[in-house]
Amino acid sequence: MTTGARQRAWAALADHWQDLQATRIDEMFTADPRRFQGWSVALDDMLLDISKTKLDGRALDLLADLARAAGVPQRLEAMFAGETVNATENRAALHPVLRAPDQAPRHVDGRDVKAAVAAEDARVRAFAEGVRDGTIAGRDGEPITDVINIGIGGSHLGPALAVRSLRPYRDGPRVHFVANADGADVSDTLRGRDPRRTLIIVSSKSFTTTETLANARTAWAWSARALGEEGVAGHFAAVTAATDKAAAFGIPAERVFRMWDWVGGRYSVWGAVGLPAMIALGTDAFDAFRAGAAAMDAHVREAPLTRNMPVLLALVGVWHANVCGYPTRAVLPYDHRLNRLPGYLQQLDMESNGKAVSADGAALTGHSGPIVWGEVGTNAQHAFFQLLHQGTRIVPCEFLVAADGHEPDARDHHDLLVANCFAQARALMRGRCRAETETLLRQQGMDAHTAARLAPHRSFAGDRPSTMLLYRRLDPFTLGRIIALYEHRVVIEGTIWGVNPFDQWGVELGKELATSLHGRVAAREGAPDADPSTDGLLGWRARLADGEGA
Ligand SMILES: O=P(O)(O)OC[C@H]1O[C@](O)(CO)[C@@H](O)[C@@H]1O
Repeated sequence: MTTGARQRAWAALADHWQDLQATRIDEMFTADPRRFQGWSVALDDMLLDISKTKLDGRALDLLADLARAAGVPQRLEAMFAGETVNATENRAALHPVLRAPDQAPRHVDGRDVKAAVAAEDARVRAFAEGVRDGTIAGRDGEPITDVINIGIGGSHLGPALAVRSLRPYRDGPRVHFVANADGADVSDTLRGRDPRRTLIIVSSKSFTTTETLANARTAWAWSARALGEEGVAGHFAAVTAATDKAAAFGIPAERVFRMWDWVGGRYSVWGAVGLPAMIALGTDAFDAFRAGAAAMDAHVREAPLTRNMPVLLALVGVWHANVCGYPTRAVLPYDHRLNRLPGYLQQLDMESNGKAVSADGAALTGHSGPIVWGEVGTNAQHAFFQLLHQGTRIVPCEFLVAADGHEPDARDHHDLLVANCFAQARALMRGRCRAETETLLRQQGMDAHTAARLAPHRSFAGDRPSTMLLYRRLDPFTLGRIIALYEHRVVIEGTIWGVNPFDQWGVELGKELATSLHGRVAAREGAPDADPSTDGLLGWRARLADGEGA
């Protein structure tokens, strides 16, 4: 379809929204008692329910037209085929190859990378297993009890999410994560650890990221104080695409594991970046994690657009962001061990689709990625749900919940958790009108005047959309499916918005300016050549840091 066809699809969606807006979601259930069945899609023991959104058949058809017009199926196939889908960096985006179950050839620029990937994976596995079984030990032969991953962004969030989410499956060393430039992060993590039993993994695709290198140098010095300079290298490993830089840092070649140029940082947990998770969980669990993602890969390629989980989640996202005009979306895992998921998705989603120009450089005429935020339930209920239920802005909510937990003695807890999750989605949709509230308050014994006065405060407009992802249990396979579901959702949305979801040029300017200011900050100098605010702040900072009054 042409640009004209896309514009017509957007216009038809906008018109349709005008017609649909006044219809309440709960009325759509009254009109169609089988709405739940029609508007939910299952993949084995995982169910995505989008029935509590305002999508109807026409809206879905138009959105599917839009996806086709944007070339979503072709774009996904191009990605899976190893084509250069990341044009601004002249790269493929072939993260699915890291979890592909078969030995089928996978090509990047005409080269079959499958064998190289398998060989590197074998190195990573051998290292992880060696650390776990003690054959790879500390300099004095002490087993490794603690692993510290030093990395940031995609070199941190994925393995941290996996290790945290799969806590019941951890049977290896403890794993810690250091990311922040703030020395508090590395100091707090190193304090109390035994350098003789600690392995430090420096994870950085570029091996130039300033935070990671600063933390790595601090950890190196900490290690050297206990082990001597000659003992440190045996306690370090690296994960990087810049193997020469890791070697120059001092990490022995046999402990440097390769990231691929054609896998973006935020899509990279499936390969060597997952090393800390592999050490914590073991290779079987890590294989199950990858198999879950591979199952989602097969589903996204095979299922028809309107029965396809990542496509549906993407279409709901586009509907809410562009057609309904909701600027944010909340991710609400009712699964305590998914408490890092909102942060993980912030990078995956906002670094991918927070763009103002299309893949070919033209200014976008509509909005691209929404603001993604969230927190685990039920904690979130006691923090920001007030706004979700009664605020002036509508925030589409994405709930996630397991049918069952891992705690045999906590069945009641899990029932309570599920009840809260389903109830919140229901309350958002249903609301409680003023008349109903007043009646209720009167029934509770309140006088008529007070009931009328309080009813506006205590009623709920409702008609607020949400989706629900329900899965049997948060095991490695399911976590893999969840992450791949969101990866594909982000790529599909990016394709519909016309942006390149694989680059991240928007982080560069801040990095450059930080580098140029660093010297001034350290020297307690001002920057009269910068803007007056920055110059003024540098002056204040210098005086305060030196203990002077302002
Ligand atoms: O793995 P690296 O090269 O250290 O980069 C870390 C992160 O920094 C970014 O480049 C953004 O600043 C992310 O895309 C990336 O995941």
